[in-house]
Amino acid sequence: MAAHAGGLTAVRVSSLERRFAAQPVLDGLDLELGAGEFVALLGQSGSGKSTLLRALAGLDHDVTGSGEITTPERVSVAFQDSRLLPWLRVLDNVVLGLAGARRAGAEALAEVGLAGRERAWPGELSGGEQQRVALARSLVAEPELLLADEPFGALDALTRIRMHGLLRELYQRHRPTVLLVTHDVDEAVELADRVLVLEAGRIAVDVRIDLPGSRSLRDPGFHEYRDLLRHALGAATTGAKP
Ligand SMILES: Nc1ncnc2c1ncn2[C@@H]1O[C@H](COP(=O)(O)OP(=O)(O)OP(=O)(O)O)[C@@H](O)[C@H]1O
Repeated sequence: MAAHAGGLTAVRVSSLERRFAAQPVLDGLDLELGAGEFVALLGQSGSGKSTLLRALAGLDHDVTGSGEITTPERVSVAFQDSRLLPWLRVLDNVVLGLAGARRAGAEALAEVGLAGRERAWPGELSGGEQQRVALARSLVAEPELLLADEPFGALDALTRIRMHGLLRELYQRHRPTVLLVTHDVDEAVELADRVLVLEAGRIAVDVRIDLPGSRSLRDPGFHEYRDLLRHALGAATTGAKP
């Protein structure tokens, strides 16, 4: 596995194992994420991406392995569905469980472009707006590690593009370590500085994306990474070597 680009390590996982009904889903997985890295995780459906994320979030107590899972203290998780509580107003959703954070909550809402919507009910917001509230909620705790499980998967193409810009902007401002699970190779290449492919229970591919900050599909380098990763994913389906 390629080493991360120097600096401090935010996440360290060694020999992680997770079985469901005796079937290994994570099978001796090793992983290191550098502090402040933006990393995307690709893999076939059912390859164990969400399982890995849940383990890192401390939501799965049945993972085993010879090593440890080390993560920073402040970890936030964002899911595909925004998981807002419909009976709480937007600002109350953002600061849920965080005493004395109303001002920070309002600032986080302003950061995601929702100033003035603090008192709205989640049901009054569009899907993209709900997902922005969820992002504000993830950020208000000032996470050192942001785990995102296909946060844009349910959004239309245009909203998704806008959310990419927003996430990248928020990342540059706050610099958490990010692990973004996605099915979308283009999303991975556009957003991440490093892309991993999960296959057969381990990180099978680990690629550093050496492209400028503002990335475009028109850039030939973009296509090279896209082809490489698509090939790696295709090989994971057929069992062929990339
Ligand atoms: N609680 C569970 N009980 C039984 N099997 C499970 C459970 N959670 C996950 N699995 C199995 O583990 C495998 C990996 O699931 P996981 O959700 O991690 O995959 P994924 O890569 O995130 O998939 P997708 O891209 O489709 O969301 C699947 O075969 C799934 O059926």
